[in-house]
Amino acid sequence: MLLTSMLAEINYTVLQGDTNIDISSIAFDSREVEKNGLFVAISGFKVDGHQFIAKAIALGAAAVLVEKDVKVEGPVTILKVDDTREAMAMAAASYYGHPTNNLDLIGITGTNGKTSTTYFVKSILEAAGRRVGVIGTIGAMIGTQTLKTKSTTPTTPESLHLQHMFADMAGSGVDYCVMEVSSHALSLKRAAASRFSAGIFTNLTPDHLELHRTMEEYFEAKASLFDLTSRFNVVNSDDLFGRRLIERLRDRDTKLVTYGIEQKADITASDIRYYEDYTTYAVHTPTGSITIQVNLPGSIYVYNSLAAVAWAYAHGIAVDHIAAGIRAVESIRGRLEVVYRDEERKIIVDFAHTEDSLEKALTTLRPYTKGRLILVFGVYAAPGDEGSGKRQAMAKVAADYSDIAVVTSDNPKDQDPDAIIAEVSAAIEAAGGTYCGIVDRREAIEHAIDISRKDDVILIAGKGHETTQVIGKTEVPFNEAEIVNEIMSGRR
Ligand SMILES: CC(=O)N[C@H]1[C@@H](OP(=O)(O)OP(=O)(O)OC[C@H]2O[C@@H](n3ccc(=O)[nH]c3=O)[C@H](O)[C@@H]2O)O[C@H](CO)[C@@H](O)[C@@H]1O[C@H](C)C(=O)N[C@@H](C)C(=O)N[C@H](CCC(=O)O)C(=O)O
Ligand SMILES: Nc1ncnc2c1ncn2[C@@H]1O[C@H](COP(=O)(O)OP(=O)(O)OP(=O)(O)O)[C@@H](O)[C@H]1O
Repeated sequence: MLLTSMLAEINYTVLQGDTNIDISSIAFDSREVEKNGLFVAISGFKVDGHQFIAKAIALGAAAVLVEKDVKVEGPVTILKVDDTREAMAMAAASYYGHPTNNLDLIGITGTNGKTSTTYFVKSILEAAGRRVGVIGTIGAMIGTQTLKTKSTTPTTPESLHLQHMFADMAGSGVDYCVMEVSSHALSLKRAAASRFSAGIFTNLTPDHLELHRTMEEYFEAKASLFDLTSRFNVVNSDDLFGRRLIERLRDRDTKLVTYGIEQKADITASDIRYYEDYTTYAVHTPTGSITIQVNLPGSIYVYNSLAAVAWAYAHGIAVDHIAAGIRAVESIRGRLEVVYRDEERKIIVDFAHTEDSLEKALTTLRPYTKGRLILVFGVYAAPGDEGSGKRQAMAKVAADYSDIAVVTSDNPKDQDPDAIIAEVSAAIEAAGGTYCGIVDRREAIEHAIDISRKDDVILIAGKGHETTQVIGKTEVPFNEAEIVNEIMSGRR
Protein backbone atom coordinates (compact mmCIF):
# COMPACT_ATOMS: atom_id res chain seq x y z
CA MET A 1 0.00 0.00 0.00
CA LEU A 2 1.21 3.50 -0.77
CA LEU A 3 2.55 5.17 2.40
CA THR A 4 0.68 8.41 1.61
CA SER A 5 -2.62 6.49 1.34
CA MET A 6 -1.95 4.67 4.59
CA LEU A 7 -1.36 7.99 6.36
CA ALA A 8 -4.08 9.96 4.54
CA GLU A 9 -5.97 10.81 7.76
CA ILE A 10 -2.91 11.55 9.89
CA ASN A 11 -1.11 14.86 10.45
CA TYR A 12 2.62 14.26 10.16
CA THR A 13 5.88 16.09 9.49
CA VAL A 14 8.40 14.55 7.10
CA LEU A 15 11.74 14.46 8.96
CA GLN A 16 13.46 12.80 6.00
CA GLY A 17 12.89 10.68 2.89
CA ASP A 18 10.26 10.06 0.27
CA THR A 19 6.59 9.46 1.16
CA ASN A 20 5.67 8.15 -2.26
CA ILE A 21 6.73 4.58 -1.50
CA ASP A 22 5.02 1.21 -1.19
CA ILE A 23 4.73 -0.34 2.26
CA SER A 24 4.41 -4.10 2.70
CA SER A 25 3.31 -4.33 6.35
CA ILE A 26 3.21 -2.54 9.73
CA ALA A 27 5.02 -3.52 12.96
CA PHE A 28 5.37 -1.90 16.39
CA ASP A 29 7.96 -4.43 17.54
CA SER A 30 11.31 -4.11 15.75
CA ARG A 31 11.70 -7.91 15.89
CA GLU A 32 8.63 -8.33 13.70
CA VAL A 33 9.55 -5.85 10.95
CA GLU A 34 9.44 -7.18 7.36
CA LYS A 35 11.19 -5.98 4.19
CA ASN A 36 9.70 -2.65 3.03
CA GLY A 37 7.63 -2.48 6.20
CA LEU A 38 6.57 0.50 8.34
CA PHE A 39 8.00 0.45 11.88
CA VAL A 40 6.03 2.41 14.50
CA ALA A 41 8.25 3.55 17.39
CA ILE A 42 6.28 3.58 20.67
CA SER A 43 7.64 5.28 23.81
CA GLY A 44 6.79 2.40 26.14
CA PHE A 45 6.47 2.05 29.92
CA LYS A 46 9.55 -0.18 30.09
CA VAL A 47 11.64 0.73 27.04
CA ASP A 48 11.56 3.35 24.31
CA GLY A 49 10.72 1.90 20.89
CA HIS A 50 12.77 4.71 19.28
CA GLN A 51 15.88 2.82 20.51
CA PHE A 52 15.10 0.00 18.06
CA ILE A 53 14.86 2.07 14.86
CA ALA A 54 18.30 0.93 13.63
CA LYS A 55 17.31 -2.73 14.23
CA ALA A 56 14.02 -2.21 12.37
CA ILE A 57 15.90 -0.69 9.41
CA ALA A 58 18.38 -3.56 9.43
CA LEU A 59 15.41 -5.94 9.04
CA GLY A 60 14.14 -3.94 6.04
CA ALA A 61 11.94 -1.12 7.37
CA ALA A 62 11.39 1.39 4.55
CA ALA A 63 9.64 3.95 6.75
CA VAL A 64 9.45 4.77 10.45
CA LEU A 65 6.74 6.62 12.37
CA VAL A 66 8.15 8.49 15.38
CA GLU A 67 6.97 10.90 18.05
CA LYS A 68 10.47 12.24 18.85
CA ASP A 69 13.06 13.96 16.67
CA VAL A 70 15.39 11.33 15.25
CA LYS A 71 17.90 11.21 12.42
CA VAL A 72 19.11 8.09 10.68
CA GLU A 73 21.54 7.32 7.87
CA GLY A 74 20.32 5.96 4.56
CA PRO A 75 17.27 6.14 2.31
CA VAL A 76 14.65 5.60 4.99
CA THR A 77 11.52 7.74 5.32
CA ILE A 78 11.01 9.14 8.83
CA LEU A 79 7.69 10.77 9.70
CA LYS A 80 6.92 12.50 12.99
CA VAL A 81 3.44 12.52 14.58
CA ASP A 82 2.14 13.73 17.96
CA ASP A 83 1.19 10.27 19.22
CA THR A 84 2.51 7.13 17.53
CA ARG A 85 -0.05 4.84 19.23
CA GLU A 86 -2.93 6.85 17.80
CA ALA A 87 -1.25 7.17 14.38
CA MET A 88 -0.65 3.40 14.33
CA ALA A 89 -4.37 2.77 14.93
CA MET A 90 -5.25 5.03 12.00
CA ALA A 91 -2.59 3.58 9.70
CA ALA A 92 -3.71 0.04 10.58
CA ALA A 93 -7.36 0.90 9.87
CA SER A 94 -6.34 2.24 6.43
CA TYR A 95 -4.08 -0.74 5.75
CA TYR A 96 -6.91 -3.20 6.47
CA GLY A 97 -9.49 -1.17 4.50
CA HIS A 98 -11.40 0.39 7.45
CA PRO A 99 -13.08 -2.92 8.34
CA THR A 100 -15.31 -1.42 11.07
CA ASN A 101 -17.24 0.39 8.30
CA ASN A 102 -18.54 -3.08 7.39
CA LEU A 103 -19.28 -4.36 10.89
CA ASP A 104 -21.79 -3.41 13.56
CA LEU A 105 -19.27 -2.96 16.40
CA ILE A 106 -20.49 -2.99 20.00
CA GLY A 107 -17.97 -1.96 22.66
CA ILE A 108 -18.42 -2.99 26.30
CA THR A 109 -16.49 -1.25 29.05
CA GLY A 110 -16.53 -1.13 32.87
CA THR A 111 -14.47 -2.67 35.66
CA ASN A 112 -16.43 -5.93 35.90
CA GLY A 113 -18.97 -7.73 33.82
CA LYS A 114 -17.54 -7.04 30.36
CA THR A 115 -16.92 -10.69 29.50
CA SER A 116 -20.34 -12.05 30.46
CA THR A 117 -22.17 -9.08 28.91
CA THR A 118 -20.27 -9.78 25.69
CA TYR A 119 -21.42 -13.40 25.75
CA PHE A 120 -25.04 -12.41 26.44
CA VAL A 121 -25.08 -9.95 23.50
CA LYS A 122 -23.48 -12.55 21.23
CA SER A 123 -26.02 -15.18 22.26
CA ILE A 124 -28.99 -12.84 21.66
CA LEU A 125 -27.66 -12.01 18.20
CA GLU A 126 -27.16 -15.70 17.42
CA ALA A 127 -30.72 -16.44 18.58
CA ALA A 128 -31.76 -13.81 16.03
CA GLY A 129 -29.78 -15.68 13.35
CA ARG A 130 -26.86 -13.28 13.01
CA ARG A 131 -23.17 -14.18 12.57
CA VAL A 132 -21.12 -12.72 15.41
CA GLY A 133 -17.47 -12.14 16.27
CA VAL A 134 -16.20 -11.65 19.83
CA ILE A 135 -13.00 -10.06 21.16
CA GLY A 136 -12.24 -10.15 24.87
CA THR A 137 -10.52 -11.61 27.93
CA ILE A 138 -11.33 -15.23 27.07
CA GLY A 139 -10.08 -14.76 23.49
CA ALA A 140 -11.41 -13.93 20.06
CA MET A 141 -14.01 -15.91 18.14
CA ILE A 142 -15.79 -15.82 14.81
CA GLY A 143 -19.03 -17.73 15.35
CA THR A 144 -17.90 -20.92 17.09
CA GLN A 145 -14.35 -20.77 15.70
CA THR A 146 -11.70 -19.54 18.15
CA LEU A 147 -9.03 -17.29 16.60
CA LYS A 148 -5.42 -18.17 17.42
CA THR A 149 -3.86 -15.48 19.65
CA LYS A 150 -0.78 -15.41 21.87
CA SER A 151 -1.38 -16.12 25.59
CA THR A 152 -0.13 -12.57 26.26
CA THR A 153 -2.77 -10.94 24.02
CA PRO A 154 -4.55 -8.32 26.15
CA THR A 155 -8.35 -8.21 26.62
CA THR A 156 -8.42 -5.51 23.93
CA PRO A 157 -5.59 -6.25 21.48
CA GLU A 158 -3.14 -3.65 20.15
CA SER A 159 -4.70 -1.57 17.32
CA LEU A 160 -2.69 -3.31 14.60
CA HIS A 161 -3.95 -6.75 15.67
CA LEU A 162 -7.44 -5.42 16.35
CA GLN A 163 -7.86 -4.03 12.82
CA HIS A 164 -6.55 -7.33 11.42
CA MET A 165 -9.18 -9.24 13.44
CA PHE A 166 -11.94 -6.88 12.28
CA ALA A 167 -10.83 -7.42 8.67
CA ASP A 168 -10.93 -11.22 9.13
CA MET A 169 -14.39 -10.93 10.66
CA ALA A 170 -15.77 -8.65 7.95
CA GLY A 171 -14.16 -10.89 5.31
CA SER A 172 -15.83 -14.01 6.67
CA GLY A 173 -19.35 -12.64 6.66
CA VAL A 174 -19.65 -11.54 10.29
CA ASP A 175 -22.38 -8.89 10.76
CA TYR A 176 -21.63 -7.95 14.37
CA CYS A 177 -18.50 -7.77 16.51
CA VAL A 178 -19.01 -7.61 20.28
CA MET A 179 -15.86 -6.44 21.99
CA GLU A 180 -14.60 -5.77 25.52
CA VAL A 181 -12.85 -2.42 25.61
CA SER A 182 -10.46 -2.10 28.54
CA SER A 183 -9.40 1.19 30.09
CA HIS A 184 -5.80 0.39 29.08
CA ALA A 185 -6.96 0.10 25.48
CA LEU A 186 -8.76 3.43 25.62
CA SER A 187 -5.82 5.23 27.29
CA LEU A 188 -3.33 3.66 24.90
CA LYS A 189 -5.49 4.42 21.82
CA ARG A 190 -5.84 0.79 20.74
CA ALA A 191 -9.44 1.39 19.62
CA ALA A 192 -8.77 4.86 18.18
CA ALA A 193 -9.72 4.23 14.56
CA SER A 194 -12.62 1.86 15.26
CA ARG A 195 -16.19 2.93 14.50
CA PHE A 196 -18.49 1.71 17.27
CA SER A 197 -22.24 1.62 16.66
CA ALA A 198 -22.90 1.18 20.39
CA GLY A 199 -21.16 1.36 23.75
CA ILE A 200 -22.20 -0.34 27.00
CA PHE A 201 -20.98 0.80 30.46
CA THR A 202 -21.32 -1.81 33.24
CA ASN A 203 -19.79 -0.28 36.39
CA LEU A 204 -16.65 1.33 37.82
CA THR A 205 -14.89 0.26 41.03
CA PRO A 206 -11.19 0.51 41.99
CA ASP A 207 -8.82 -1.40 39.67
CA HIS A 208 -5.87 -0.65 37.40
CA LEU A 209 -4.86 2.39 39.45
CA GLU A 210 -1.22 1.58 38.68
CA LEU A 211 -1.95 2.98 35.20
CA HIS A 212 -4.65 5.57 35.82
CA ARG A 213 -3.47 6.84 39.25
CA THR A 214 -6.90 8.15 40.36
CA MET A 215 -10.50 7.01 40.00
CA GLU A 216 -11.16 10.24 38.06
CA GLU A 217 -8.54 9.35 35.45
CA TYR A 218 -9.84 5.78 35.35
CA PHE A 219 -13.39 7.08 34.79
CA GLU A 220 -12.26 9.47 32.04
CA ALA A 221 -10.50 6.59 30.25
CA LYS A 222 -13.68 4.46 30.33
CA ALA A 223 -15.89 7.43 29.39
CA SER A 224 -13.83 8.05 26.25
CA LEU A 225 -15.38 4.96 24.60
CA PHE A 226 -18.63 6.92 24.37
CA ASP A 227 -16.94 9.57 22.18
CA LEU A 228 -16.52 6.85 19.55
CA THR A 229 -20.14 5.57 19.34
CA SER A 230 -22.71 6.52 16.71
CA ARG A 231 -26.07 4.83 17.51
CA PHE A 232 -26.63 3.89 21.18
CA ASN A 233 -25.00 4.37 24.54
CA VAL A 234 -26.22 1.89 27.15
CA VAL A 235 -25.41 2.78 30.76
CA ASN A 236 -26.03 1.23 34.21
CA SER A 237 -27.96 3.82 36.22
CA ASP A 238 -27.42 1.96 39.53
CA ASP A 239 -23.68 2.64 39.36
CA LEU A 240 -22.40 5.91 40.78
CA PHE A 241 -20.05 6.54 37.86
CA GLY A 242 -22.75 5.29 35.48
CA ARG A 243 -24.98 8.13 36.69
CA ARG A 244 -22.20 10.64 36.04
CA LEU A 245 -21.80 9.23 32.56
CA ILE A 246 -25.56 9.44 31.95
CA GLU A 247 -25.49 13.18 32.76
CA ARG A 248 -22.65 13.65 30.33
CA LEU A 249 -24.27 11.66 27.50
CA ARG A 250 -27.82 12.97 27.86
CA ASP A 251 -27.53 15.71 25.23
CA ARG A 252 -25.51 13.78 22.66
CA ASP A 253 -26.92 12.78 19.27
CA THR A 254 -26.16 9.14 20.09
CA LYS A 255 -29.29 7.67 21.71
CA LEU A 256 -28.97 7.02 25.45
CA VAL A 257 -30.55 3.89 26.98
CA THR A 258 -30.27 3.37 30.74
CA TYR A 259 -30.77 0.17 32.72
CA GLY A 260 -31.01 -0.55 36.42
CA ILE A 261 -32.81 -2.26 39.26
CA GLU A 262 -32.75 0.37 41.99
CA GLN A 263 -32.66 3.74 40.21
CA LYS A 264 -34.97 5.14 37.56
CA ALA A 265 -34.02 3.72 34.13
CA ASP A 266 -35.43 3.00 30.68
CA ILE A 267 -34.99 -0.75 31.13
CA THR A 268 -35.63 -2.13 34.61
CA ALA A 269 -35.88 -5.52 36.31
CA SER A 270 -38.36 -6.66 38.96
CA ASP A 271 -39.63 -9.90 40.53
CA ILE A 272 -36.06 -11.16 40.78
CA ARG A 273 -35.99 -14.75 42.08
CA TYR A 274 -32.63 -16.19 42.95
CA TYR A 275 -31.96 -19.95 42.77
CA GLU A 276 -28.74 -21.86 43.38
CA ASP A 277 -27.69 -22.04 39.71
CA TYR A 278 -29.92 -19.53 37.94
CA THR A 279 -32.11 -16.45 38.38
CA THR A 280 -35.42 -15.38 36.86
CA TYR A 281 -36.67 -11.81 36.54
CA ALA A 282 -39.09 -9.60 34.63
CA VAL A 283 -37.64 -6.92 32.36
CA HIS A 284 -39.71 -3.81 31.74
CA THR A 285 -39.14 -1.78 28.59
CA PRO A 286 -41.09 1.25 27.37
CA THR A 287 -42.97 -1.10 25.01
CA GLY A 288 -43.66 -4.12 27.24
CA SER A 289 -42.27 -6.73 29.60
CA ILE A 290 -40.30 -9.95 29.08
CA THR A 291 -39.52 -12.81 31.47
CA ILE A 292 -35.85 -13.68 31.56
CA GLN A 293 -34.04 -16.72 32.91
CA VAL A 294 -30.29 -16.26 33.31
CA ASN A 295 -28.41 -19.51 33.92
CA LEU A 296 -25.70 -17.98 36.10
CA PRO A 297 -26.40 -17.22 39.75
CA GLY A 298 -26.50 -13.93 41.63
CA SER A 299 -27.31 -10.26 41.15
CA ILE A 300 -24.21 -9.58 39.03
CA TYR A 301 -25.60 -11.73 36.24
CA VAL A 302 -28.95 -9.96 36.50
CA TYR A 303 -27.05 -6.72 35.85
CA ASN A 304 -24.86 -8.13 33.09
CA SER A 305 -27.77 -9.80 31.28
CA LEU A 306 -29.89 -6.66 31.74
CA ALA A 307 -27.17 -4.62 30.00
CA ALA A 308 -27.41 -7.01 27.04
CA VAL A 309 -31.22 -6.86 27.08
CA ALA A 310 -31.08 -3.03 27.08
CA TRP A 311 -28.78 -3.03 24.06
CA ALA A 312 -30.95 -5.60 22.24
CA TYR A 313 -34.11 -3.64 22.98
CA ALA A 314 -32.54 -0.43 21.62
CA HIS A 315 -31.41 -2.35 18.56
CA GLY A 316 -34.96 -3.57 17.90
CA ILE A 317 -34.36 -7.30 18.40
CA ALA A 318 -37.53 -9.37 18.92
CA VAL A 319 -38.31 -10.16 22.58
CA ASP A 320 -38.38 -13.93 21.91
CA HIS A 321 -34.83 -13.79 20.60
CA ILE A 322 -33.73 -11.69 23.58
CA ALA A 323 -35.12 -14.18 26.13
CA ALA A 324 -33.85 -17.22 24.17
CA GLY A 325 -30.40 -15.68 23.78
CA ILE A 326 -29.96 -14.98 27.50
CA ARG A 327 -31.24 -18.45 28.43
CA ALA A 328 -28.87 -20.14 25.97
CA VAL A 329 -25.78 -18.98 27.92
CA GLU A 330 -25.31 -22.07 30.11
CA SER A 331 -21.98 -21.20 31.72
CA ILE A 332 -18.95 -19.03 31.04
CA ARG A 333 -15.43 -20.33 31.60
CA GLY A 334 -14.11 -19.24 35.00
CA ARG A 335 -17.23 -17.21 35.90
CA LEU A 336 -18.72 -18.89 39.03
CA GLU A 337 -17.96 -22.13 37.18
CA VAL A 338 -18.73 -25.26 39.19
CA VAL A 339 -15.66 -27.34 38.36
CA TYR A 340 -16.42 -30.17 40.79
CA ARG A 341 -19.51 -31.30 42.68
CA ASP A 342 -20.29 -34.42 44.74
CA GLU A 343 -22.63 -35.18 47.62
CA GLU A 344 -20.10 -33.70 50.08
CA ARG A 345 -18.93 -30.45 48.53
CA LYS A 346 -18.95 -28.04 45.63
CA ILE A 347 -15.82 -26.41 44.18
CA ILE A 348 -16.19 -23.22 42.17
CA VAL A 349 -13.65 -21.24 40.10
CA ASP A 350 -14.22 -17.52 39.55
CA PHE A 351 -12.26 -14.64 38.01
CA ALA A 352 -13.03 -12.22 40.88
CA HIS A 353 -9.81 -10.26 41.35
CA THR A 354 -11.08 -6.93 42.67
CA GLU A 355 -12.58 -6.00 46.04
CA ASP A 356 -16.05 -5.49 44.53
CA SER A 357 -16.13 -8.69 42.48
CA LEU A 358 -14.81 -10.82 45.37
CA GLU A 359 -17.54 -9.50 47.64
CA LYS A 360 -20.19 -10.15 44.97
CA ALA A 361 -18.93 -13.71 44.35
CA LEU A 362 -18.96 -14.56 48.08
CA THR A 363 -22.37 -13.00 48.76
CA THR A 364 -23.85 -14.81 45.74
CA LEU A 365 -22.69 -18.17 47.11
CA ARG A 366 -23.52 -17.57 50.78
CA PRO A 367 -27.32 -18.21 50.68
CA TYR A 368 -26.74 -21.62 49.06
CA THR A 369 -23.90 -22.70 51.35
CA LYS A 370 -25.24 -24.92 54.13
CA GLY A 371 -21.78 -25.47 55.60
CA ARG A 372 -18.79 -23.14 55.49
CA LEU A 373 -17.62 -20.93 52.66
CA ILE A 374 -13.89 -21.61 52.16
CA LEU A 375 -12.07 -19.08 50.00
CA VAL A 376 -8.77 -19.70 48.20
CA PHE A 377 -7.38 -16.45 46.80
CA GLY A 378 -4.34 -14.28 46.28
CA VAL A 379 -3.86 -10.66 45.34
CA TYR A 380 -2.04 -10.28 42.04
CA ALA A 381 1.16 -8.30 41.96
CA ALA A 382 0.41 -4.64 41.40
CA PRO A 383 3.21 -2.26 42.29
CA GLY A 384 3.40 0.39 45.01
CA ASP A 385 0.42 1.91 46.80
CA GLU A 386 -2.12 0.37 44.45
CA GLY A 387 -0.79 -3.09 45.32
CA SER A 388 -0.97 -2.40 49.03
CA GLY A 389 -4.44 -0.79 48.89
CA LYS A 390 -5.74 -3.76 46.94
CA ARG A 391 -4.27 -6.28 49.41
CA GLN A 392 -5.88 -4.51 52.37
CA ALA A 393 -9.27 -4.14 50.66
CA MET A 394 -9.47 -7.73 49.39
CA ALA A 395 -8.31 -9.07 52.78
CA LYS A 396 -11.17 -7.19 54.49
CA VAL A 397 -13.68 -8.73 52.04
CA ALA A 398 -12.20 -12.21 52.72
CA ALA A 399 -12.50 -11.66 56.49
CA ASP A 400 -16.04 -10.31 56.27
CA TYR A 401 -17.60 -12.74 53.80
CA SER A 402 -15.74 -16.10 54.01
CA ASP A 403 -15.49 -18.52 56.92
CA ILE A 404 -11.88 -19.52 56.22
CA ALA A 405 -9.49 -17.88 53.77
CA VAL A 406 -6.54 -19.81 52.33
CA VAL A 407 -4.26 -17.00 51.16
CA THR A 408 -2.02 -17.95 48.27
CA SER A 409 -0.23 -16.63 45.15
CA ASP A 410 -1.93 -14.97 42.16
CA ASN A 411 0.61 -14.05 39.46
CA PRO A 412 3.27 -12.78 41.91
CA LYS A 413 5.51 -11.84 38.96
CA ASP A 414 8.69 -10.15 40.26
CA GLN A 415 7.28 -9.51 43.73
CA ASP A 416 7.95 -11.70 46.76
CA PRO A 417 4.83 -13.93 47.13
CA ASP A 418 5.58 -14.46 50.86
CA ALA A 419 5.52 -10.71 51.45
CA ILE A 420 2.19 -10.32 49.60
CA ILE A 421 0.67 -13.24 51.55
CA ALA A 422 2.01 -11.84 54.86
CA GLU A 423 0.42 -8.43 54.20
CA VAL A 424 -2.93 -9.97 53.17
CA SER A 425 -2.89 -12.36 56.16
CA ALA A 426 -2.15 -9.55 58.63
CA ALA A 427 -5.05 -7.54 57.24
CA ILE A 428 -7.42 -10.55 57.51
CA GLU A 429 -6.33 -11.02 61.11
CA ALA A 430 -6.85 -7.32 61.86
CA ALA A 431 -10.38 -7.61 60.43
CA GLY A 432 -11.15 -10.61 62.66
CA GLY A 433 -11.08 -13.28 59.93
CA THR A 434 -9.78 -16.87 59.96
CA TYR A 435 -6.97 -17.65 57.53
CA CYS A 436 -3.86 -19.61 56.67
CA GLY A 437 -1.15 -18.76 54.13
CA ILE A 438 0.25 -21.27 51.58
CA VAL A 439 2.49 -19.92 48.81
CA ASP A 440 2.03 -22.76 46.34
CA ARG A 441 -1.42 -22.29 44.77
CA ARG A 442 -1.93 -26.00 44.06
CA GLU A 443 -1.08 -26.87 47.69
CA ALA A 444 -3.46 -24.13 48.82
CA ILE A 445 -6.28 -25.74 46.78
CA GLU A 446 -5.40 -29.17 48.22
CA HIS A 447 -5.45 -27.73 51.71
CA ALA A 448 -8.89 -26.19 51.19
CA ILE A 449 -10.17 -29.58 50.01
CA ASP A 450 -8.49 -31.33 53.01
CA ILE A 451 -10.18 -29.09 55.56
CA SER A 452 -13.58 -29.08 53.84
CA ARG A 453 -16.48 -30.94 55.46
CA LYS A 454 -19.91 -32.01 54.25
CA ASP A 455 -21.94 -29.10 52.79
CA ASP A 456 -18.97 -26.72 52.51
CA VAL A 457 -18.44 -24.68 49.35
CA ILE A 458 -14.89 -23.89 48.15
CA LEU A 459 -14.47 -20.76 46.04
CA ILE A 460 -11.14 -20.47 44.21
CA ALA A 461 -10.99 -16.84 43.14
CA GLY A 462 -8.73 -14.75 40.93
CA LYS A 463 -7.64 -16.79 37.94
CA GLY A 464 -10.96 -17.83 36.40
CA HIS A 465 -10.40 -18.93 32.80
CA GLU A 466 -6.62 -18.32 32.92
CA THR A 467 -4.42 -21.34 32.35
CA THR A 468 -1.07 -20.01 33.54
CA GLN A 469 0.50 -18.42 36.59
CA VAL A 470 3.31 -15.85 36.23
CA ILE A 471 6.09 -16.43 38.78
CA GLY A 472 9.11 -14.19 38.30
CA LYS A 473 9.38 -13.87 34.53
CA THR A 474 8.16 -17.41 33.90
CA GLU A 475 4.65 -18.33 32.87
CA VAL A 476 3.90 -21.77 34.30
CA PRO A 477 0.86 -23.84 33.23
CA PHE A 478 -1.92 -23.59 35.82
CA ASN A 479 -5.41 -24.72 34.84
CA GLU A 480 -7.55 -24.65 37.99
CA ALA A 481 -10.45 -26.73 36.66
CA GLU A 482 -8.00 -29.48 35.63
CA ILE A 483 -6.04 -29.24 38.89
CA VAL A 484 -9.19 -29.64 41.02
CA ASN A 485 -10.31 -32.65 39.01
CA GLU A 486 -6.85 -34.23 39.21
CA ILE A 487 -6.83 -33.82 43.00
CA MET A 488 -10.36 -35.17 43.39
CA SER A 489 -9.84 -38.14 41.07
CA GLY A 490 -6.67 -39.01 43.04
CA ARG A 491 -8.82 -39.20 46.17
CA ARG A 492 -11.65 -41.31 44.81
C1 LIG B 1 0.77 -1.72 30.54
C2 LIG B 1 0.50 -1.90 29.10
O1 LIG B 1 -0.61 -1.83 28.65
N1 LIG B 1 1.56 -2.18 28.33
C3 LIG B 1 1.48 -2.17 26.89
C4 LIG B 1 2.65 -1.35 26.41
O2 LIG B 1 3.78 -2.03 26.84
P1 LIG B 1 5.07 -1.22 27.24
O3 LIG B 1 4.85 0.25 27.10
O4 LIG B 1 5.57 -1.73 28.54
O5 LIG B 1 6.07 -1.74 26.11
P2 LIG B 1 7.62 -1.74 26.23
O6 LIG B 1 8.07 -3.11 26.58
O7 LIG B 1 8.05 -0.59 27.05
O8 LIG B 1 8.03 -1.51 24.70
C5 LIG B 1 7.81 -0.27 24.02
C6 LIG B 1 7.80 -0.52 22.56
O9 LIG B 1 9.09 -1.01 22.16
C7 LIG B 1 8.90 -2.12 21.33
N2 LIG B 1 10.09 -2.97 21.34
C8 LIG B 1 10.51 -3.58 22.48
C9 LIG B 1 11.63 -4.40 22.45
C10 LIG B 1 12.32 -4.59 21.24
O10 LIG B 1 13.33 -5.32 21.13
N3 LIG B 1 11.86 -3.96 20.14
C11 LIG B 1 10.76 -3.15 20.15
O11 LIG B 1 10.40 -2.60 19.11
C12 LIG B 1 7.66 -2.80 21.87
O12 LIG B 1 7.05 -3.67 20.92
C13 LIG B 1 6.78 -1.59 22.16
O13 LIG B 1 6.07 -1.19 21.02
O14 LIG B 1 2.66 -1.28 25.00
C14 LIG B 1 2.78 -2.57 24.38
C15 LIG B 1 2.79 -2.34 22.88
O15 LIG B 1 1.73 -1.55 22.52
C16 LIG B 1 1.59 -3.46 24.81
O16 LIG B 1 1.74 -4.73 24.22
C17 LIG B 1 1.59 -3.57 26.33
O17 LIG B 1 0.46 -4.31 26.76
C18 LIG B 1 0.81 -5.51 27.45
C19 LIG B 1 0.66 -6.72 26.51
C20 LIG B 1 -0.12 -5.76 28.62
O18 LIG B 1 0.00 -6.76 29.31
N4 LIG B 1 -1.04 -4.90 28.91
C21 LIG B 1 -2.02 -5.14 29.98
C22 LIG B 1 -1.63 -4.50 31.29
C23 LIG B 1 -3.36 -4.62 29.47
O19 LIG B 1 -3.44 -3.97 28.45
N5 LIG B 1 -4.41 -4.92 30.20
C24 LIG B 1 -5.72 -4.47 29.81
C25 LIG B 1 -6.65 -4.59 30.99
C26 LIG B 1 -7.63 -5.75 31.01
C27 LIG B 1 -8.65 -5.64 32.14
O20 LIG B 1 -9.71 -5.01 31.97
O21 LIG B 1 -8.37 -6.17 33.23
C28 LIG B 1 -6.14 -5.32 28.60
O22 LIG B 1 -6.77 -4.78 27.67
O23 LIG B 1 -5.83 -6.53 28.61
N1 LIG C 1 -21.58 -6.63 37.27
C1 LIG C 1 -20.62 -7.07 38.08
N2 LIG C 1 -20.32 -6.42 39.23
C2 LIG C 1 -19.34 -6.84 40.04
N3 LIG C 1 -18.60 -7.94 39.82
C3 LIG C 1 -18.84 -8.62 38.69
C4 LIG C 1 -19.84 -8.22 37.75
N4 LIG C 1 -19.82 -9.09 36.73
C5 LIG C 1 -18.86 -9.98 36.98
N5 LIG C 1 -18.26 -9.72 38.16
C6 LIG C 1 -17.15 -10.43 38.81
O1 LIG C 1 -15.97 -10.02 38.16
C7 LIG C 1 -15.27 -11.16 37.61
C8 LIG C 1 -14.82 -10.79 36.23
O2 LIG C 1 -15.99 -10.68 35.43
P1 LIG C 1 -15.88 -10.45 33.91
O3 LIG C 1 -14.82 -11.31 33.38
O4 LIG C 1 -17.22 -10.48 33.27
O5 LIG C 1 -15.38 -8.96 33.98
P2 LIG C 1 -14.48 -8.22 33.00
O6 LIG C 1 -15.03 -6.84 33.00
O7 LIG C 1 -14.43 -8.93 31.71
O8 LIG C 1 -13.09 -8.29 33.75
P3 LIG C 1 -11.60 -8.20 33.13
O9 LIG C 1 -11.51 -6.95 32.35
O10 LIG C 1 -10.75 -8.20 34.34
O11 LIG C 1 -11.45 -9.39 32.26
C9 LIG C 1 -16.27 -12.31 37.62
O12 LIG C 1 -15.61 -13.53 37.76
C10 LIG C 1 -17.17 -11.95 38.76
O13 LIG C 1 -16.63 -12.41 39.97
